[in-house]
Amino acid sequence: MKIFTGAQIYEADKFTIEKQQITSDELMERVATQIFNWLHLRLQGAQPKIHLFCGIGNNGGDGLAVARHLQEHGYNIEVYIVNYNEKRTDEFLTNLKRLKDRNIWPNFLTEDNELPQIAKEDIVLDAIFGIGLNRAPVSWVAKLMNHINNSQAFILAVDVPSGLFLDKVVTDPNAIIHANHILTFQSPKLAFFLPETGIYFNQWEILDIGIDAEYIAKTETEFDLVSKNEVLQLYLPREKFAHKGTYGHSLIIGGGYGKVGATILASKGALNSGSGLVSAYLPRCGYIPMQTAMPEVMVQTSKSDEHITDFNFDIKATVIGIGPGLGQHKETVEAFSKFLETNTTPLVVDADALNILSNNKKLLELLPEDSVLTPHPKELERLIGEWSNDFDKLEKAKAFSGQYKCVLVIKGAHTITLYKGKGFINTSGNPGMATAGSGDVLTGVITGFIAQGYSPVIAAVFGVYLHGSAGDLAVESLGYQSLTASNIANTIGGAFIELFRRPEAPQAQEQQQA
Ligand SMILES: NC(=O)C1=CN([C@@H]2O[C@H](COP(=O)(O)OP(=O)(O)OC[C@H]3O[C@@H](n4cnc5c(N)ncnc54)[C@H](OP(=O)(O)O)[C@@H]3O)[C@@H](O)[C@H]2O)[C@@H](O)CC1
Ligand SMILES: Nc1ncnc2c1ncn2[C@@H]1O[C@H](COP(=O)(O)OP(=O)(O)O)[C@@H](O)[C@H]1O
Ligand SMILES: [K+]
Repeated sequence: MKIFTGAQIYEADKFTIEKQQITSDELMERVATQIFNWLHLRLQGAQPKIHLFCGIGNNGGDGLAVARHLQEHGYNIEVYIVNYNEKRTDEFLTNLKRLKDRNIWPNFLTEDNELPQIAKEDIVLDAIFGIGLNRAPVSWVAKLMNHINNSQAFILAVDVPSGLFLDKVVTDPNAIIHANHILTFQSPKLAFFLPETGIYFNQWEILDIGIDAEYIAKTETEFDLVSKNEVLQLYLPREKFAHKGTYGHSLIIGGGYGKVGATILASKGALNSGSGLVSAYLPRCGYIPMQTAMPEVMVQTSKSDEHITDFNFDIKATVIGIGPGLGQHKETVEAFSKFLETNTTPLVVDADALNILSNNKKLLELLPEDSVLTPHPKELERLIGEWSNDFDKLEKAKAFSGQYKCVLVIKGAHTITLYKGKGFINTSGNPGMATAGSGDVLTGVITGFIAQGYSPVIAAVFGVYLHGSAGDLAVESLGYQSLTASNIANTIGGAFIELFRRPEAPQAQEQQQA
């Protein structure tokens, strides 16, 4: 799914209005009807107090239009105009007049008003600012926002939580609505997925307001959201007459004394994601553990007992996943550097292999084109340097992936894969995956996908999704705290099956009940 910028959303709006020959007011009415339906479906006429806080722009206009629908259906509403600006949009004024025509008189809030009482059983509709926010709210508005946040009422944000910028971070955590749920229009917003800006809400949902399909199809975006629908289109089916050679040979390189487990997890990731063959290259101390844990994996060892000292293996790999448990022993660094000088096999680079590259930036130039790098936040910082905020991080990361012609996978709650200036934001996964070794499994999964013939960028995007989806499935029976990297690796098969599971048709359920 495409993630539009603020400018693109306004453009989409305009395009739709012209093409569908509707007015801006009619578009707002679509929005309001959808929000009303959302609420009505859940409330079914129940009478909690609904406080609607409306700004003076079109986000406020949406709020006022929702107020009218709620009133017409007998809901218990209180409407406030947060009067932070003398300017009013036409749509705001139109909807204010419609309310007044129905004898609903909003409370005009200014700096001098007392803060309204909100009980924790109440509902708040947040329509103070939408995507038009372009500077921090003034202090009395921030105070009101803070008051709403502290009310413990359920907060439903219209389009975005008021106070959220689309392209920069919020500096005052009190000057933004902490929403329970966001109903956003047509396209999710980039700020929803970044650690510094995504913390201000629990859930988001898209309302389809009928933005013109032609505009959506023709408009290129910098970021796309990756869910099941997107990865399903990337899936390469297993062929009837295939043999193990058809699906490539993954080689996992890493491991050191006390860290052999990392390579076992990565090998499991590669095997379970479909690699035809998997080999591992380890120091000698890894031989027995690997052979015991993974009978399917072929093993060769480096000369030393405790760490890799040379890259003299006799394995014709389709792709190499390197780094898990590798360590940074001087001999390992030297051997890795020498290996890079002649290597032409595609690489997936993780963990200490990344740290070695960070300490010797010249080595980055030796990476084969389209190598996949999978840093966690600390490894990313070592690679690209410090960033001032999440938006700056994305810019720097994008420049890095362009400079070294690599696929850069920024791991996190929403892992972002960057390639040729475009970002793919993952939607699967959960906090249970913040556990030792889960990144090693991912290295294996991406390696396994490349082995099977997926291009490196698709292997990264698909692999990240599938890895997260395995975590989501496994957490259902294990819970967040007990989820381990081994569980994730063992559930990859389940995640493949889940890809093709269709949601049950509600109609069939009804028939069964009847
Ligand atoms: N296709 C869609 O997506 C549709 C979108 N719709 C809705 O429209 C919303 C966008 O509406 P909007 O452009 O009128 O902006 P909104 O956020 O209401 O802000 C109002 C104005 O406040 C101002 N301002 C900014 N910061 C400020 C500050 N700190 N303190 C004081 N003032 C400040 C700034 O004006 P300025 O003073 O800078 O000239 C700004 O214009 C969108 O989120 C969605 O809800 C739907 O109805 C239709 C379909
Ligand atoms: N809160 C979270 N939500 C979703 N996924 C997460 C979360 N925390 C971590 N992950 C995922 O778990 C993996 C952790 O990788 P990493 O930090 O390299 O672990 P390790 O080094 O122990 O293998 C990444 O794929 C990351 O995206
Ligand atoms: K809002």
